[in-house]
Amino acid sequence: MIGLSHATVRFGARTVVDRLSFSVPIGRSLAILGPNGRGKTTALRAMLGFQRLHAGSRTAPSIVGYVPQVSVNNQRLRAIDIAVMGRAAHLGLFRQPGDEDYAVARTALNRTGAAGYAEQPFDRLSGGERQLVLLARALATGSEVLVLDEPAAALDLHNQERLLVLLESLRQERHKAIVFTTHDPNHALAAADDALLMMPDGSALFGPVAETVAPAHLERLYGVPMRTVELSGPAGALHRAVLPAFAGARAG
Ligand SMILES: Nc1ncnc2c1ncn2[C@@H]1O[C@H](COP(=O)(O)OP(=O)(O)OP(=O)(O)O)[C@@H](O)[C@H]1O
Repeated sequence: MIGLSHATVRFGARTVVDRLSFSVPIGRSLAILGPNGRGKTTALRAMLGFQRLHAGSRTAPSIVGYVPQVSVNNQRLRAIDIAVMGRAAHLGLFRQPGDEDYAVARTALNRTGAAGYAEQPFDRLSGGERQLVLLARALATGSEVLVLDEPAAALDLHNQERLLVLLESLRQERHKAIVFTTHDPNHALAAADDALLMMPDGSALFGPVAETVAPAHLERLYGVPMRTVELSGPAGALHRAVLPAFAGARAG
């Protein structure tokens, strides 16, 4: 289980997270949505203990698979070396990763679609490729909790689909608690049980995606008119999607 209880974070006079409560048990996935600068990353960092709480409390296990939004790496490490770092918590202080750790890391790179550049220097990879390697590092921890900060941000449409299929398969296995932030409400519909909408007025709405990821709430969230559409998915079945009313306006 991971979450916050009545958590408050302030930067100077500004309250960015205001008495926020939510919890994600093992077996459930939560998508966090909100406008730029609203406090999504701050809430994740607070949950993980990287950001001091002014009030309230947090719950998190000692090992979490975490993919931060921005990662800078100046060392000439290969992608596989980055992925195997996920094993660090399982190693003693001076123990080097062994064959088994590399096998776990390679399986994780396979799962995220990054196996093809396992041997390449991480700092020469594109932003999207790095994202998939960092996701593999998070999986390689074997933690029952994954926290992903905008995992789709740098990904092309093919890799967004790959990510969503991966998140959805992890969700259906029900072995992990998963928290991810996103700017695309359809990613919440595709891969989350619940959504937390961090509203611009400082309030928050938490609940099942079927109730929260709906045009009326999203209009309040983003200040943009939203519409529900029905689309046939890859297997032909109809899926609900939400789009801003400006989508395709010129083409229409
Ligand atoms: N260490 C800090 N000191 C001062 N202000 C900070 C600090 N960290 C974040 N902030 C501010 O807190 C606000 C929330 O930032 P945060 O990164 O949590 O937003 P976000 O919802 O994740 O945004 P985005 O969608 O743009 O990634 C921003 O205005 C940011 O400038």
